Parts: sequence; structure tokens; C-alpha cells
Amino acid sequence: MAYLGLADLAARARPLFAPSAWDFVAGGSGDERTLAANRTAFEAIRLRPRMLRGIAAADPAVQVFGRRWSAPVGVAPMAYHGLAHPGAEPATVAGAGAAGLPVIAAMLSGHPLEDLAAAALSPLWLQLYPLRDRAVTADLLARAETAGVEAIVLTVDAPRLGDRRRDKRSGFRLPPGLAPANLAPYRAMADPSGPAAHTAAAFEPAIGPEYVAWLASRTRLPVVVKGVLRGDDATRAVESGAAGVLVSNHGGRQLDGAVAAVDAVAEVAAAVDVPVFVDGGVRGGADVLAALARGATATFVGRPVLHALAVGGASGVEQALAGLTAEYADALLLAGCRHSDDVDESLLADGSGAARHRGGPGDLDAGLLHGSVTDPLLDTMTFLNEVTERFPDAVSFAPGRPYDAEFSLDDVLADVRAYVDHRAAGGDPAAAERSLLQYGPTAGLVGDLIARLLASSEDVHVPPESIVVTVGAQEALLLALRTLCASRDDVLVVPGSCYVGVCGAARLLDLTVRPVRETADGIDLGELDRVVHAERVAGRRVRACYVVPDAANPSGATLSRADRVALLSAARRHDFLILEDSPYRVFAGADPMPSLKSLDTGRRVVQIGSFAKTAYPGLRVGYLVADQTVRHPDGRRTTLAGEIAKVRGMVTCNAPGLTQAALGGFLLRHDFRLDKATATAAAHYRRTLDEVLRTLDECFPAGERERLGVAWNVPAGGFFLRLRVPFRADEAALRRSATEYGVIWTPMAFFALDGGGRDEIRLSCSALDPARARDGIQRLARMIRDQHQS
Ligand SMILES: Cc1cc2nc3c(=O)[nH]c(=O)nc-3n(C[C@H](O)[C@H](O)[C@H](O)COP(=O)(O)O)c2cc1C
Repeated sequence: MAYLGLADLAARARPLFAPSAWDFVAGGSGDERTLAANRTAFEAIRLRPRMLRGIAAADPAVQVFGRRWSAPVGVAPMAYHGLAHPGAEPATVAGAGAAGLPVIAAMLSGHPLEDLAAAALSPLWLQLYPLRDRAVTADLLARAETAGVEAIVLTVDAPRLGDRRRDKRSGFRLPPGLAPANLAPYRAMADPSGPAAHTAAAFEPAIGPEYVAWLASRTRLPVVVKGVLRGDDATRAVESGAAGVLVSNHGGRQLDGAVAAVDAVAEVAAAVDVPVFVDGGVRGGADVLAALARGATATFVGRPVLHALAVGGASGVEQALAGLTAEYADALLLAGCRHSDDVDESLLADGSGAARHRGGPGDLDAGLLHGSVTDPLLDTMTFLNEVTERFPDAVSFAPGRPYDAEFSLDDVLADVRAYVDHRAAGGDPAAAERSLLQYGPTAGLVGDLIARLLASSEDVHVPPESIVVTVGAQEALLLALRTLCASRDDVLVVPGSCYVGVCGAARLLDLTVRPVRETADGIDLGELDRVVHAERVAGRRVRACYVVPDAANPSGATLSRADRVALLSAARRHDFLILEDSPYRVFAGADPMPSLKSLDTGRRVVQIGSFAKTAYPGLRVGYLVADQTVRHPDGRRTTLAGEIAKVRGMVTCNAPGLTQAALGGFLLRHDFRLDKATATAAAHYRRTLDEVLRTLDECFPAGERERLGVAWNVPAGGFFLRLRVPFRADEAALRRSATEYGVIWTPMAFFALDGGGRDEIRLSCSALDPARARDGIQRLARMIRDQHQS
């Protein structure tokens, strides 16, 4: 059968395993974040291939510890190959030997190492866990040397077994007949049928560098320390006698949350001068190339070898490894490298190789930077911006991007011209043009036009001086928070599932954020009262409450009129401000609710505005309305907008004149009718949302939803809806969804500050046409049914 890559092999192998054995092999620990990260990290690496090098063929072979390998690829140590195929470890060793690649035999092998050595045609290494009984280890070392094993691999990342939840769920036990054959002579195992029992009974948990030194002193074979993820640990290992280091997080099976293995290679390679190996997520020739570019000498592959063994025994392993070798040879050639020695850091688009970690005078320690830099929250925005590009063939319900079929630069240029004409009316056109290209007023140029828009579209009447034109709504949020919150005792309250930009801005400012539970219709006002009270008791004050009242991101919920009135009264009662952000209002249904600002008789609302959904996101024009009065100790009274404008002077100086002009012209040319300006887009969103809802209804008929654990809300309009699914909706599930079902979405947990949303996803309908959205929902429905069955 043609070799179609290791992922294809996994799909073919799955039905051949007993379900609990599949889970034992495929699974990771905890929430399987590290398991997923091993792949995500490889997928994120971009290479800079070399051209014009006059190369017609590449040689994938390498030399390791004086031996030739057909490629810088070996088989990682894995316990009990018999779970995959009756041929078990001897078949793996034979297959790898036929492909000219090495195998690390696991200590917990179902066949004794002597049998494997007899079947080996290529280097055989032996992996050991540190055992309580050193005499057993010493004997194993002697046996290994006698049998012709060529290196010892000491696994140091398993003082105890990681939290393997899949195995707990399935109650996984080794099938009868499978036992750790290498240890049979020693009675080292209390209960060999349960992997957790193995480790607890027989392994020495508290080893230090002296254990490595002891091991190295007891054998003439090179000792490779496996399970290291940091440069300083690699250094300790080498100083204690290790001849190599295998960078590994145990395939995501130990500490969940650990760094992706390939992301740790550069640091380790920079720290030591011995061969550095890596395993975890290596799934193709380009991955091998990337690992070497980061500084690895060679890579090891785990699970795919068991898949290959299940599909085709020894010849399955041979074909898979030969396929990977051929892929790597291709990758070398396409990258302009004759052989592995030509692979270096310059092939990495982001220069993330070992040289970067070697430490130069310009290096900065991340621990000394602002804490937000290493907060995963800030990665979420990048994830949302880039996930669609990562899976370009999948139907994407991920991005909240506006419909752009009618975007036209000519229109934008005409908008700019219209604004210049408007500004020049009765005056000097050249001066009007110049003013756009000069530094502009700190509060912006087009506040007057935005005031006109608010009056006509929302019945909000504010003077232009109470408006600051910003660089997108994101800057408006940042400015409002910076100005309003004096210290960490000022609390920002947000809905339990919240637009990440708000929490990110608060994180940049080191503000305290408190989530409030939501009902199906938005923020739960009873809960809001309780949170405000609790904060007061704790000596803090709730300064502001952020809400998206119309067709919210991410939930799709719209606050009822009664709740709007009640929220305003809570703001009065508890003396906080409301940050109203309503970018989806125009699309929130035929009869939109009054905005909070229009109901705001007590000047409790600071309104944040965006034109990303109504004009163009690329303009980056937003605004805020802050008509509150600020009293100063000297008796002066200013507007909050004026104070915010001062702050903005130190952030972006002023919003760019040209894009403000484009926005101003857009408003003028559409006669301040955003509903008309967005009619085509609105119809598109409506059609797609309707199609999504219809397809959900078809795929999950009323009687069946409960049984499948599926539920969704029916938003009045807008871009988003939330869908409850019968599986843990995390990054690992998203990856499965993308690769196995061709559909992507956003885990609701990305938006949840209260730890909720774990079995919910956000579906964004804005960027899809109805037919594709229908196809996407059907794909998702297939996944939901499969997940429900498994
Ligand atoms: C089923 C299974 C059993 C494993 N058993 C061992 C083991 O006994 N000793 C060890 O050091 N690592 C063990 N590992 C970890 C692998 O050596 C390796 O680090 C990991 O599988 C590489 O990741 P990959 O599967 O993504 O290629 C095991 C992994 C799997 C999947």
C-alpha cells in the first residue's frame, strides 16, 4: 500500500486496537495539553529553504555514536508492543532493521532484550527506568552489553506515572500474557498488569545526578538521559557522565503543561556539546528537518511505530520508517541541503535555533519582562488570528472576521476624497489634505461625524468633545481601563465568557478582573450584585463592568431591555461605570434594542465603538464616548474624554489621519446609515446563521439532542453562537476536528475566566457562505456522534 504519511497510518491503525489499548497508546496525561503542544509546535515552525544550490539528490543518512543510520530517525522506547500486534517488539526491531534505523527497546518490553538483540539488524539501545533495586539495574546492564546493545537510555521524567485519565476511565489493564519480560528473573514488579502499579512499586522516584554518574560508571556503553526539557538539566546530566541527551516530555504522558519537546531542543543544544535527540510529535520529514535545524542530532518516533506495527507487523514498520526516511530525504533536497550536516539554524524562519540560546550580550530573560508576556492569555489572540491559516483546508467557524466580498480600495480612496471635500467646504482644499498627513488632534479628527452618527442611529446625543477617536476598539478599551482604574483594588467585572481583548488589556495593566456568571441572555445581574458586594467586603471597589449587550462575542446573547435598565440601576446603586462595547449591534436582528448609552440618564456608560464590522477592520478606527465630568482638587471640571485623550497622547499620540478620513468619508457617503451601508453583509450573516441553525436542527433532531449531550443557543443575530458538545472541547479536540473531520471552531474555554466552557465551542458564522457552513456543521455532527460513541 502506498505510504501516505504517518497520520494516514494512524487512521488505519485505530480500528485494529482494542479501544482501551488505543487510548493507552494515543493518550497523554491531564488535559493532554502537552500532547497537543508537541504537534502544534512542529506545525508552527516555518522553514527558509535554500534555492540555486545545484543539488539533484540528498543523502538522508547520519552517523550517531559511530554508527550509520539511514536517516536521523529512530524508534522511541515504548512499553508492550504486543498491544499493537502479536509480533510485538521482535517485529518492530526487524522492521526498523530493514529500514536501517535504530530502536530503543523499552525496559518494559514484552520480550527479553536478548530476543530483540537477536532480531536486530541495526543499532539496538536499551531504555531503563531507575529501579529501587540497583542490583537489578546492574544485572540488566551486564545482560545488555553481552547481548550487543549499543547504548543505554535512562528515563528521568517518571518519578511516578503521569495522570493518565483515559486509562483511569477505561480501567486499562495489560491483557493476559503481556508482562515485563526483562524483569521476569527478578520479581521486581508487584502487579505487572497495571502500568501505574509498575512504576509505584519498582521505580526509584528520587534520583539525582549521582544516579547518572553511578549508571555511567557501571557500563562501557554510552548513557543517554531521556526526559530533559531544560538546558541546565542537560548540563547536569552531561557533567554526571551522560554521553547524550534525549529531549522529551514522554509524548505528553507525564507533566501536562510541559513545554513541547521540539521547543526545548534549542536551549538544550546550546547548553551541551553531546548529541541531542528529541522525541514527541515527529510525524514527517519536514519535522525531522526542523528538529535538526533547531539543533538536534536525530529524532525518535513513538506512537506511529505502534500504528505501523498494528497495520502490517514487521513490514508495516519497515514501510513506515522507509517512508519517513524518504520524506526526510525530500525535505533535505527541497530545502537545498545535500545531507544533514547542511541543516542549520538559518533554515528557520524565526531563527529559533540553538544559537539564539547560546546567550549573547543582547539576550533578555523572559522572567524579567512584564508578566503578561508569558501569560497564555496573550497567546489566545494570536491563536484566534492564525488558527484558520494553520488548517487552510478546514471549514472554519473560528474567526470573527467580517464579510469582505465587497471590500474595495477604490471605495476607500473615494471615502478619503469625500472627507477632504467635506473638510475643505468653503475653505482651502490643500490645507485640508495637509491636515490629514500632519500630526492631528489628540482626541481625533472625526469626533463630530461620530457624534452625528450616534444621534441618528442610536438616539445618543453627546457633544463631539466627549468622543475620542481611537486605533480600533482595543485602544479604546485600554485607554478607558488605564484612566478609570487607579490601583489593583479597582476591579473590572466581566461576563464569565468574555472577549479576550478585554482581559488581555486588563492583564497588560495589572488590573484585577472578576468574572460574573452568565444566563442564556447575558450577564447574571443577581450574581453581579453578589460579586460587587464580595469585592466591597474584601476592601476593593468594582470600578467598571464590561458588557457586549448585543449579539455578544463569544456567546451570541443579547441583553433584554429590562436587564439593560436593571444593569444601569445596579451601576447607579453600586457606583460603577459600564463599559458598553457593541460592535455587532447593527447585525443583532431586525429590531435592535436601545443601546445602554441611549438609556443612560445618569452618565454611567462609557461607550466603546468599533467600525471593524461596519466599515473595514483594516482602518483600525474605533472610538469611545466618555461624557462624564471629572472634578479636580483645584475646582476645575473637565470631561472624562479629555482625560482619556491625555492618556492616549502617550499611547498612540493620535489616531492616523488618513484612516480617520476614510471612515469620515464612509459615514458621509452613506449618509450616516450604517444599516444601509452594511445591508449586503447583514443579509449574508443572517443567511449563514439561519443555515447553521437549520443544519443543527437537521443533524440533531429534537428527541436526540439530550441523548447526545448537544445544545445550542439561537441568537437574535450577529456572528456567534455557542454549542454544547459531548466531549472536552480543548485544543486537542480542535486538532482532531481539523485533521480528522476538516472543521475548526474555537473552544469556549478560551474565553472563560471562570474555568467554565469546557464542553462548549464558539461557532462564528461571519466568514462562511451558507453552503460551506452547512458542510461544516455536518462535519461537526459526524465528530460529535463519533465522540459520543467512543
Ligand atoms: C504506549 C507508549 C509507551 C511508552 N513507554 C515508554 C517507556 O516504557 N519508557 C520511556 O522512556 N518512554 C515511553 N514512552 C514515551 C516514548 O518513548 C516517547 O517519549 C514518546 O512516545 C514520543 O512521542 P510520540 O509518540 O509523539 O512520537 C511511551 C510512549 C507510548 C505512546
